[in-house]
Amino acid sequence: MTNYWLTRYKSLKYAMEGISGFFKNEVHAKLHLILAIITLFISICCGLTAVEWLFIMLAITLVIITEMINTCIERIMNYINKDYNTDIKIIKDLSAGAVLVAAAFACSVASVILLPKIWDFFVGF
Ligand SMILES: Nc1ncnc2c1ncn2[C@@H]1O[C@H](COP(=O)(O)OP(=O)(O)OP(=O)(O)O)[C@@H](O)[C@H]1O
Repeated sequence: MTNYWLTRYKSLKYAMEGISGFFKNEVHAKLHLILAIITLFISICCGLTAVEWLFIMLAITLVIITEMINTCIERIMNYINKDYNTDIKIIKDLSAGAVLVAAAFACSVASVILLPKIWDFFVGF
């Protein structure tokens, strides 16, 4: 393997370690993963169109990415300063707010795409 491809392989390996560590060690990550799996299962059962799939995948990806960045920011802040600091409060709250915005988007997507199909399924019986 050339030096270039070895470096690329190592970068990919470290990124995968970051992702697996995130889902293993972070409580919120596990919750998001369980909700994502449930959403994907319901989506498969409902039979979505390509555009609907794109929105569902976008919503899941946004929540997971924002939670990963939020976790990074929390860790950096805890590393920098463990004592109470008003700037750290603003930074952590903003970062948590980003996850909330992504989660609200995910709920809207699920309500628009999945709820009518689930409703039709039960009313159809
Ligand atoms: N050093 C600090 N200075 C000021 N406020 C802080 C500080 N650390 C935490 N906070 C406040 O407490 C809240 C919770 O912080 P914390 O770091 O425990 O995150 P969390 O949302 O509980 O995430 P997790 O459960 O993953 O640790 C922050 O959003 C912030 O409002």
